[in-house]
Amino acid sequence: MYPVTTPVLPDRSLWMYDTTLRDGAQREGLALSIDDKLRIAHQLDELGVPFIEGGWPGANPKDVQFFWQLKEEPLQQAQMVAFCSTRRPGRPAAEDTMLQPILSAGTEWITLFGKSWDLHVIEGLKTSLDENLAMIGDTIEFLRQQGRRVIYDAEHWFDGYKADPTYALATLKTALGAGAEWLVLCDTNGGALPPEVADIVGQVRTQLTQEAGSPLALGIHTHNDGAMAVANALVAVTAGATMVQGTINGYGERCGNADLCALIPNLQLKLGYHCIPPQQLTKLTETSRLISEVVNLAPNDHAPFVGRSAFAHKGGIHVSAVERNPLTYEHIQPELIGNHRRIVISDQAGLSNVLSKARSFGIELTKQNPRCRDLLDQLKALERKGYQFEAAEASFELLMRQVLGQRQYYFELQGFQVHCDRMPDGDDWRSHSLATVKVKINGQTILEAAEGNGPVAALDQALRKALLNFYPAMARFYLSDYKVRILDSTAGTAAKTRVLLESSDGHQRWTTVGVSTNIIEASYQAVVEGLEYGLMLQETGTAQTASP
Ligand SMILES: CC(=O)SCCNC(=O)CCNC(=O)[C@H](O)C(C)(C)COP(=O)(O)OP(=O)(O)OC[C@H]1O[C@@H](n2cnc3c(N)ncnc32)[C@H](O)[C@@H]1OP(=O)(O)O
Ligand SMILES: CC(=O)C(=O)O
Repeated sequence: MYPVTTPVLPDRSLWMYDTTLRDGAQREGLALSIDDKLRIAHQLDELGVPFIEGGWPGANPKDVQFFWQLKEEPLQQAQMVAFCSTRRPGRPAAEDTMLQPILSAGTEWITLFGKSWDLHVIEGLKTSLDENLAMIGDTIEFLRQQGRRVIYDAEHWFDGYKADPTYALATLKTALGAGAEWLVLCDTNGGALPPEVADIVGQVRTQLTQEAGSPLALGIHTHNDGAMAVANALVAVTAGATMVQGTINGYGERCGNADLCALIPNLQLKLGYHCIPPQQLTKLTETSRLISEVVNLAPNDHAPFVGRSAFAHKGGIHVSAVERNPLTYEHIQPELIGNHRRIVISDQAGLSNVLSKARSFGIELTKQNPRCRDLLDQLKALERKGYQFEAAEASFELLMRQVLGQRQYYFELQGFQVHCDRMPDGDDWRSHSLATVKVKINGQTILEAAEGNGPVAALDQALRKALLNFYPAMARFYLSDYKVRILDSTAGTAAKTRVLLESSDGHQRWTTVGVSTNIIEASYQAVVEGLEYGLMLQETGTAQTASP
């Protein structure tokens, strides 16, 4: 059904170059330990990225040690690359203390960045334009003499070329003449636009190829300050670049780098380039999520291709069409990159969403069944009151079973009381809660009480105590997350509260919702449905709504 498959055309091979461990680590809020770096390097290696930039040995002790430790656990296929700058002005490369640790890192490939923009040479480096050319040439020659292969990153290439094309080209010619094997054009400030990137890459290719008399190995490295990093990298490729530098999830200095999780599928699935082995492409989503976990940043649910919502359909019109042919609202088949389709339930839903969800709960329904329309009407009425079922699918499954007459009630609550105290405790205050519940189970009435450091914890404990003898499996249930949202904050203390509660049995998680002007009542609804759903899970094995 999807027109795009995975064409593998060897003559359209690109060299993907990941700099998550170097430029990615320059993102504010991201800090990597050596173990984190090793884990990420091995994941990228498994993904099939041929070049991985590991860091700048010498800039900090961690990067020195990372390269040492990597020797103990080498990569399977990728080349690990060390990164550094050209020598400092006015001293020979062999005497530059920054270059020794680069050699000690022991990589075959070294990426060297140098200045292309006269403004940077004069104001940043505070040296002459000629000395900058000498710094580029000498450093590359020195590294070549040490038997290393060099990728030359032309920092601020596009700004430099626009300011003084002759000088900018002279820096590239110097790098090429000194033995650099790749010339990577960098949009360091991230402000370039696709038409100019395409134009300039094309000009460089034509001019330097004529000069060199042989095809050029050009690369592209883009930043996202103008939200153009991926687009700029794509047009550079169509203009002749064959190395593409970027990072997983677009991590990087300021607004980030070109996101490989978007670039790779665009290049491979849409434009027919070969970036990584096609079978590895299915690891892309897993790689994105694993790396966001390692770096301890919440994954971007709305990230193109790999985000949780990238193939989530909420509008009823969309779901109806996608169920007939996914091509109607999906630009690629999600499984190609290891993601999957999701159907979201909310007041934007139509019967198609309900039928799809029912199927995922193991319930076969048709649009002709009048209870479907009842269910949809109830869903919309409850959402109007503030319930949010897209984030509480366990509650939706219970509602569906209730409307269909299939809901099992494991207990009947006959009432609860919660008592909260705030008492002096030395120089401080101590809060304390006590809950009592009365429930009817199998004809027996049970009264139980429990204490907690808050009213919801006390209520939850009291309910569990009452139910445990009848349902021992409950001992494994616990609350794994509790979120409260005030729905109409302008109503002050009379505002409605929505509680979303995540429960777990240690293997699976499920989410329930409660809404009330009383936060304890809202929490109670979510707690009861959480327990009830957990009991249903124990009986039926698994339910689709619960996620591992
Ligand atoms: C575009 C990029 O992302 S490039 C990578 C940027 N990444 C980083 O900066 C992270 C790692 N950096 C560091 O740990 C430190 O900045 C170091 C170790 C490199 C240098 O630290 P310091 O010696 O204390 O210098 P400081 O950071 O203050 O200034 C940078 C120096 O590098 C010089 N420099 C900048 N670019 C280049 C270059 N391409 N070639 C040579 N020298 C350069 C600057 O002129 C400045 O020199 P100065 O100290 O003589 O004034
Ligand atoms: C080299 C690099 O990171 C840049 O120019 O952005």
